[in-house]
Amino acid sequence: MSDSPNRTPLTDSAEPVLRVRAATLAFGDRELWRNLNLDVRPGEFVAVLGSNGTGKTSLLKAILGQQKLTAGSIDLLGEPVTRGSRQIGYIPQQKMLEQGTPLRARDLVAFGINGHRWGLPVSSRAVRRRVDEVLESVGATAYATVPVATLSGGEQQRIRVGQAIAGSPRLLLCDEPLLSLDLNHQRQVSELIDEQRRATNAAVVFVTHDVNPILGMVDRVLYLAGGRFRIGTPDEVLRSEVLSAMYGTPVEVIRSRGRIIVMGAPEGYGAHDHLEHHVTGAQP
Ligand SMILES: Nc1ncnc2c1ncn2[C@@H]1O[C@H](COP(=O)(O)OP(=O)(O)OP(=O)(O)O)[C@@H](O)[C@H]1O
Repeated sequence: MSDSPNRTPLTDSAEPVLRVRAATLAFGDRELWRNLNLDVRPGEFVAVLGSNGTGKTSLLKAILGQQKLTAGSIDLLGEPVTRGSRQIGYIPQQKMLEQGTPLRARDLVAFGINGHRWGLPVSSRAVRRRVDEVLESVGATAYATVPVATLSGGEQQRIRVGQAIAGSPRLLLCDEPLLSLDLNHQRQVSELIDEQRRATNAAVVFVTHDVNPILGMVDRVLYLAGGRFRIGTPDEVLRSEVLSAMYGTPVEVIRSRGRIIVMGAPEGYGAHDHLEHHVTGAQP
């Protein structure tokens, strides 16, 4: 999966951008994951997969310093993570902005450079130039000064990517950035993230329910299921025997025309009974 001609060469010697060590997260007596170890190196693209409620977003929050671990540690560039690190670009789960919000694309991208100092003018020429550059790179120049709330979901998502990459972070955390986008926009938004990774050698941690739109970009997969996890290349992890062992029930992984389809994964495994079913591939 990492043999595309455009891939940044990864060397084992590169110091990890992100180092997760013996990390456990529990809420009350419910343990989401235990003893998780993960190093993510510069330029590496890691997909985080798993059913609803397995702790994918919580992992991103822990990396952002917003969620305290029950045990273990998370280091960013060799230092314990702290809230508000400028080294991290974060694309949160997509929410449409409320109509009436006056913020424009330019403002959101500028926040990505200046930090969220609401109300401060985008003053310096250097900031303005960088905002223009980022808007151009995410293809949002045409609607740079339109209130973001009036834009479509796909257009808003481009701007969120712009905001996340504007400060040239060393680590990009993406929480289901393709959710509710059509296939064309899924491709465009995932390519924007991948282009940034290649241009700056940023590491990417990308939470998704469907690995297919990013399969060609992914170096490794972290798969969470019912308190267990597996880490490896997509070929190592996305296999019938591996997922069956994790779920404790027969799960079939089918590869069809370059896509991965997971059949039989229990619904909302590790979470609540009522949660909707998601698979790591398209429904057949
Ligand atoms: N602060 C908290 N206190 C108690 N429980 C929490 C807290 N944060 C998250 N949880 C619970 O932990 C579980 C995992 O949540 P999380 O959002 O990390 O899952 P997820 O894998 O991202 O799910 P989804 O795929 O549905 O987005 C959920 O059941 C959630 O209710």
